Amino acid sequence: MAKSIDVDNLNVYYGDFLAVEGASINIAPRTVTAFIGPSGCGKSTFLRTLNRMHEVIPGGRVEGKVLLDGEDLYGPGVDPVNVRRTVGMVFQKANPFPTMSIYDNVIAGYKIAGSRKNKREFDDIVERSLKGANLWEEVKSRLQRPGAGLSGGQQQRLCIARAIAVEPSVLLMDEPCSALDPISTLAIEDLISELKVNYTIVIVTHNMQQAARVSDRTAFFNLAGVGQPGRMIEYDETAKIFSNPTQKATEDYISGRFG
Ligand SMILES: Nc1ncnc2c1ncn2[C@@H]1O[C@H](COP(=O)(O)OP(=O)(O)OP(=O)(O)O)[C@@H](O)[C@H]1O
Repeated sequence: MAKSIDVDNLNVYYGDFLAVEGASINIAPRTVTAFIGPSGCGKSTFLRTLNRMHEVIPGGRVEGKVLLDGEDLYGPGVDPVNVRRTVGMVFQKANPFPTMSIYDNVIAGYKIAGSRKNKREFDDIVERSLKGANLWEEVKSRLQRPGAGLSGGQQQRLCIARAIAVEPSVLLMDEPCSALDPISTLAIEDLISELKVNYTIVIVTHNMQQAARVSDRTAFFNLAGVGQPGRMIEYDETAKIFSNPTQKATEDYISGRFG
């Protein structure tokens, strides 16, 4: 199910503004990759190009290719809605549909697509997805209660359940723990380690310990100055990035000298 991601020399724009320049990366299936770097260097922007969410923003466009298992996401005839189904996303702030029940939140992707699955099939998807997100035991007796009534950490796991319900190949996570307490953060980190058995995961994080804990490989992004495009400076095994980076800018950043 998990797929590889290969990006070659991607430029990412907001209108005339070049936000990320010349980014290239090869991500193997069933791995966790962390994007780190100072604010405004384009981590979230680049992440959103991996499922064509970037072009939803007015003026958002890319130059270059993003290959998923060798197939160009930006190729002619590729449906962006299908891309976003294959490459799911979890955001910084948990965003369950507030008026929907826990149950309906999990199957929202199917309902929106007008799926004709029967109740039994939906029940199975809900149970499997909530178990996959380590939330089932906490909510199985109140599936018809509103998703918005859960704690922040539970809401974020509900969003992960919603994302995996449609069986994506890749999960993109944009600072998924930044609004969570340390216990909920650890629960999400454990979950990420479990999910990587089935998915390719890319996570943006400002928390270096988190990057070191959860990721196999880390990409460091940087910015030459205000108004300049962000660049991917270094991409390597996480252990190497945090112990013996090649670039001085990476070392300065991870040792807290700037950023
Ligand atoms: N919707 C937008 N329209 C125009 N410019 C944008 C938009 N979103 C981001 N940018 C610009 O693109 C650049 C990269 O922003 P981005 O949010 O990707 O950085 P980041 O590394 O994720 O930052 P942070 O760590 O603070 O979240 C910044 O200069 C930012 O101002």
